[in-house]
Amino acid sequence: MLKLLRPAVTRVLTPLARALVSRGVGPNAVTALGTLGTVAAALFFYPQGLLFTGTLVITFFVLADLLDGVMARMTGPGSTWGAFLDSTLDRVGDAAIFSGLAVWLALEGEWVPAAVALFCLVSGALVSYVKARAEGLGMTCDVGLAERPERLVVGLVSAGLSGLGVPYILPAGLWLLAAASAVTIGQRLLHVRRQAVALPPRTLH
Ligand SMILES: CCCCCCCC/C=C\CCCCCCCC(=O)OC[C@H](COP(=O)(O)OP(=O)(O)OC[C@H]1O[C@@H](n2ccc(N)nc2=O)[C@H](O)[C@@H]1O)OC(=O)CCCCCCC/C=C\CCCCCCCC
Ligand SMILES: O=P([O-])([O-])O[C@@H]1[C@@H](O)[C@H](O)[C@@H](O)[C@H](O)[C@@H]1O
Ligand SMILES: [Mg+2]
Ligand SMILES: [Mg+2]
Repeated sequence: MLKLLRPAVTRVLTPLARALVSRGVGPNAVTALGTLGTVAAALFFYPQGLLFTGTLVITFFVLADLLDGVMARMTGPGSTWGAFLDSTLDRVGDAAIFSGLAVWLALEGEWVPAAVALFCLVSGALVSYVKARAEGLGMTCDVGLAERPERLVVGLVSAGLSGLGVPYILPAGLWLLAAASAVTIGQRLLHVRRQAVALPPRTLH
């Protein structure tokens, strides 16, 4: 759903992307720096309970994931290594965000929300894995309620609001995300199954 915003976000980020490219900065550097910043911020601020500051800093760095694609499209057709690096490092950033939240919740003795945060981490990774495996087998899997932008928006907004003192918002956001991720896994499995049953049998090696 949020991917509908991609053209608008691309327009906003284009001047920044052009400035970076003209200074010799490549998309892979932005991908790596965005992940480094996300991981450092999530593991530094969240476990201390600095949820609002952490969310602002993470949001800044996570937007690099949009910027790297704009830069790649600007500089050519995009590279296979860049596409691989982008998807792989996204998993690292997501893991840091949800484990940072889980550590904070566990330190507060909020064991159930901490477990839900870990479920969000694992189910989010599984959502992406199903798509990557389907694409590796020559199918498509561009469907689902909670794709990465939705997962990040729900996770970051609920963490940010919790940091501002809104009660119950973080557990509520995590439960919502856990349910939406589970539904998305189901939607993707069905989508892949429909394509897979129509394909000829695979030769096994
Ligand atoms: C000056 C900065 C201004 C910034 C303005 C922007 C404001 C936008 C704010 C929020 C937007 C939220 C909506 C986001 C819509 C996203 C649409 C979308 O589909 O995004 C997908 C992205 C990136 O996905 P991906 O990495 O797959 O795509 P790319 O475009 O990068 O392209 C990949 C291809 O490019 C090639 N390539 C890439 C890299 C590379 N090195 N080499 C390459 O060759 C290759 O071919 C690739 O295949 O989405 C994301 O996942 C990022 C989502 C960002 C979500 C932001 C969440 C923030 C939300 C809330 C925070 C609230 C904080 C405050 C809380 C307090 C509460 C009051
Ligand atoms: O599968 P999903 O996690 O919702 O979303 C995916 C991203 O997380 C991944 O990093 C990107 O490279 C894929 O193209 C896809 O958009
Ligand atoms: Mg990207
Ligand atoms: Mg990405």
